[in-house]
Amino acid sequence: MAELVLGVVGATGRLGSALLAECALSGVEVGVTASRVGWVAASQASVLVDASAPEALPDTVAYCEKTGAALIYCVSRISDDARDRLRALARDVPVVLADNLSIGHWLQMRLVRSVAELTAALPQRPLMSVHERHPVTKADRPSASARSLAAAWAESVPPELCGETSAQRAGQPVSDHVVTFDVPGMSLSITHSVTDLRTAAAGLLGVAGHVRGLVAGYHPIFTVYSDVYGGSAVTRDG
Ligand SMILES: NC(=O)C1=CN([C@@H]2O[C@H](COP(=O)(O)OP(=O)(O)OC[C@H]3O[C@@H](n4cnc5c(N)ncnc54)[C@H](O)[C@@H]3O)[C@@H](O)[C@H]2O)C=CC1
Ligand SMILES: O=C(O)C1=N[C@H](C(=O)O)C[C@H](O)C1
Repeated sequence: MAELVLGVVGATGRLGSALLAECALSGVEVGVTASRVGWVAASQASVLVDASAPEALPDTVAYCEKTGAALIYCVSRISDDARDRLRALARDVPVVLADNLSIGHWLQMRLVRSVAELTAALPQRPLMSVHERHPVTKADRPSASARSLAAAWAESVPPELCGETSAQRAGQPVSDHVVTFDVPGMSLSITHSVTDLRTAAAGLLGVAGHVRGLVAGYHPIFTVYSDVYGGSAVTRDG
């Protein structure tokens, strides 16, 4: 297979620039960059990462359709229309939906599913709530990660055990996600904090080669990390 060549839409943003820095460190070629001011293509990308904004989606989809590049879609606000477009694109190329690229999020998702499994036979199962915090600059709420955590719990418990999801806009970069399991007299919390988006960029580069070799289809980043790093993958299509 030819060398991995990455394309980054949103290259001047927080996540995009962390990705470019990580590519430079690890010697990954970046063939395409795009931002609000336009697209620059030096060579053809085999994997396009969209870390921009919902408005960029038509250009992103057009690029992948034209070149056959796999897509890693990181934008956290996905409308129903955008989801339909991504699903249509997934008929032709691999589309990875990356709600949160940090490996810590993958671990937290797995822990939520483990708690669901471990508490299945308890006389009283816990109620799980989710709290997310991002700086005031984050446009949407609740975060994509918070929605995934709540959905992972909702897969295997009745609705009355699915508590609230709360969102706070304050504090330092980058994010905190706390899941709390409550039964009367006891609570258990699992916190995932990200302080530097380099961790997200490194997570993506760790699996970009694998993504390039995936079959066309819709692949949640959770499944991609499970494929690469092991353990049983519970598939959910985000
Ligand atoms: N999956 C993950 O782990 C992460 C996801 N995100 C998500 O990624 C997205 C970007 O986040 P940030 O880097 O914080 O944003 P940012 O505001 O720092 O950067 C946005 C980038 O997108 C570009 N852009 C905006 N509209 C565009 C268009 N129509 N065409 C091409 N480029 C366009 C801007 O020029 C800029 O380069 C957000 O949806 C955020 O929630 C952010 C961090 C981690
Ligand atoms: O906008 C961000 O910053 C982030 N967004 C993602 C989300 O919505 O979950 C991932 C991470 O929380 C950073």
